[in-house]
Amino acid sequence: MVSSAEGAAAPASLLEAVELTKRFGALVANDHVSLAIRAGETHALLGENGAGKSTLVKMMCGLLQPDSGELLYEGAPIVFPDPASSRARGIGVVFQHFALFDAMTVVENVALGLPGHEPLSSLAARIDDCVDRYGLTVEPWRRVGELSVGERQRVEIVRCLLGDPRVLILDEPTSVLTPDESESLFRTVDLLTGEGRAVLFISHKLDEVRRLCHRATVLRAGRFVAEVDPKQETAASLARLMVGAEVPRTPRLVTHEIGAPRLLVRNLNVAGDGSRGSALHDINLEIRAGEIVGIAGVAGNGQTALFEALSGEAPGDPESIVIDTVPAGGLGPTERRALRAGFVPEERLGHAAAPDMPLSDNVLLTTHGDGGIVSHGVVRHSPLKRYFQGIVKGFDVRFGGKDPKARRLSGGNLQKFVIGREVLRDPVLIVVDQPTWGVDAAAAAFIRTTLRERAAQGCAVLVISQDLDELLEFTDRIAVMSEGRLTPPVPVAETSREAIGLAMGGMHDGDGTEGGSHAA
Ligand SMILES: Nc1ncnc2c1ncn2[C@@H]1O[C@H](COP(=O)(O)OP(=O)(O)OP(=O)(O)O)[C@@H](O)[C@H]1O
Repeated sequence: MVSSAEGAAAPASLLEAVELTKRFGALVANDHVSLAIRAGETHALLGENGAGKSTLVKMMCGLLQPDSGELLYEGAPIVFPDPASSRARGIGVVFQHFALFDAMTVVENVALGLPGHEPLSSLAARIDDCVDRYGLTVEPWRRVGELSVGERQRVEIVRCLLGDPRVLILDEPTSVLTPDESESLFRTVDLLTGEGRAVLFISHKLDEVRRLCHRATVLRAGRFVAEVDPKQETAASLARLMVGAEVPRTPRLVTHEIGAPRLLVRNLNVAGDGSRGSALHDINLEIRAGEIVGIAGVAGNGQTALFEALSGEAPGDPESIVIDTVPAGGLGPTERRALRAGFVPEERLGHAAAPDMPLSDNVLLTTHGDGGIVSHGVVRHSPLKRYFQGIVKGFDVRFGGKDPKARRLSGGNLQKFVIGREVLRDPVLIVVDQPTWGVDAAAAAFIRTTLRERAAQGCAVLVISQDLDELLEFTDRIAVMSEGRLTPPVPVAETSREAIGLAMGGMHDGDGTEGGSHAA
């Protein structure tokens, strides 16, 4: 690994935050926070969900103005009145939530973020060059609406790199990447720092921070806690700094009764319309009460189509999906929810939650059909408030104000909110796509434990995740999705990373044959 910051005298700071403070009403999101990013180094910014990391980054790129404190660029005070001015000085940011237009192609989206009117064909050639150089897979002429979240993130990264940044800020870049994709991103980051650029790297994955980063700044509840050399720390000691206490681990699997099938998928076929990645070919799956089944696979292999078929966003043959003995394949999402099914899509802002609606209205989006909260078309405010408070307290959702818009929540807190909203409906089946994307270690452990508890109470849980460690840690059986086909789920104890990796590439362990789909 290139580590240009090691062994040399400390290089000068490229970009420095000095005592930055930012308040949102009564909430102090950043309280006199300082941080210096040096040329040639990868600097980690760590902290629990809501610790203030994104707020700090937004002030460093002109998206937010600090209430007090200042920024220094190459040692001299600077004010970025807007993101364009920071971009012009070579500061590129890739945020957790992407700013891409679905209806436009990759190259059109990239063109929007660049000054001037470069012809699309020449820009597409530059994208190809950048992709080759940094090992990121991005196809310039694909429509963004067709891309998985991981692919969209790579588009954002390429868009930044084309601006030739001196400082690249990556806000949780690996949360939606597979291990291989993360490795190739790390090589990109090493290349960039080797060229004398600086990278600010926000991540909840402490092992990768220890491997990749030269220094780490830790925030807790909006305050600077420490600056450390992550290579001298353990993941546990970093987590302790972030939380201020020991971080709980997910309990091992508890044994419990496996009951009747809650979800049956029979010969599910979905034609590829070119907008949802792979088509689905003859998917068969059974999940019983008390079971957690994981679906591993590289994004873009049909997971989105499967989620939409299961949730009712793309209804099809009634007999292809059975929820608790009821043929449900032809039903829409609300009717499936009436069968006590719950769904958590991958993209929390825009799909799971409406960004500009207050949280309490976002509660209604999935609970309005449940009775209790809405009766005869009228919202009953006391039950709604109780339900809302139940999510906030039960899932430790932290935010400023009483009932903010969803977009005002930090990424991890919004994830806890959408999970809590579904779990508290007491579902018999819950389908979760990327359950812990962007949540800190403690919250991730809490979410996995909660899903295990649901299973122990008789719920069938289906988890779609690109995080193989997560699936190996807390599911009972794992299936693999590849090119729209699903392998039969196998018990976790009877599989291995290698076997799953082979199946992700469309092969079965040992036999070298194409992966097909089989009845579970
Ligand atoms: N525009 C805003 N209005 C009101 N509150 C806000 C706003 N932006 C952020 N906050 C609040 O400031 C706090 C810090 O949020 P921030 O997004 O900086 O956290 P974070 O460390 O990036 O968290 P995560 O790891 O979950 O992304 C949170 O409590 C959040 O709800």
